[in-house]
Amino acid sequence: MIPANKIIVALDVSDEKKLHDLMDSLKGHEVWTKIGMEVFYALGPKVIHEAKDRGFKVFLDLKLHDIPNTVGKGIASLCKLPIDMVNVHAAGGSEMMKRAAEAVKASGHSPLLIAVTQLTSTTTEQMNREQKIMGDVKDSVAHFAKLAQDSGCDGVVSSPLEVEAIKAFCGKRFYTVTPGIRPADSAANDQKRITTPMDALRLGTDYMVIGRPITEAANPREALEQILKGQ
Ligand SMILES: O=C(O)c1cc(=O)[nH]c(=O)n1[C@@H]1O[C@H](COP(=O)(O)O)[C@@H](O)[C@H]1O
Repeated sequence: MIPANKIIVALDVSDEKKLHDLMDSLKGHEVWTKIGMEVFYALGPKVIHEAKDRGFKVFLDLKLHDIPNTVGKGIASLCKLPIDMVNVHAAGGSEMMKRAAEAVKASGHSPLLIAVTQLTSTTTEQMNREQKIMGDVKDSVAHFAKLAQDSGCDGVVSSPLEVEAIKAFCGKRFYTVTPGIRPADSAANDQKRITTPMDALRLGTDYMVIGRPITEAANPREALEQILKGQ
């Protein structure tokens, strides 16, 4: 069994009716919802209120990555919305993350500030070749996690495969938020560093982000309930 409050459902749609149908199909379960670029850019901030009105906690996933001043002020604006979690890219650097953390603190309602380490669509080989970061992706994730922690973030996004390394490096109370979750019979799509929901739980993740295996299922509620049962 997987506790529902560990699951964040990524509502990656741009059609308003589809969004409302999805939210309604999840109602009654204590899952979080994730508002990402696709839905936020298409429909705007009102979708956050719509998720909150239905009783869901909201992770606003816009992955800010810019100069420190722009990110600090951007986060300050986002913190006016009733969000429970927000994120930036750790690759933006320590000064940028510090400005984001200061903005969260100054907002008064303090959503969790989470930094993306290496996207779950990135392999070690790709990271070596394209980013010119040598070594294993797990080491880069652990490095960015420590940088994020030292800069005032509450946790990081990684794949479940790096959770143990992050907890060893940053301590158990530093949050891990893990996409790259695929039930055994699901297509990987563009995700590369993946585990099943049960393996993510065993590896000690705090929150698992799941999108298409639920949102593209013929019956999203049933798909969620299968995952909750550990199937
Ligand atoms: O920050 C994220 O949420 C994120 C980071 C990452 O490294 N990988 C990743 O997949 N995500 C998000 O998690 C969700 C995963 O969706 P599915 O691949 O459909 O399960 C998407 O909304 C991604 O934008």
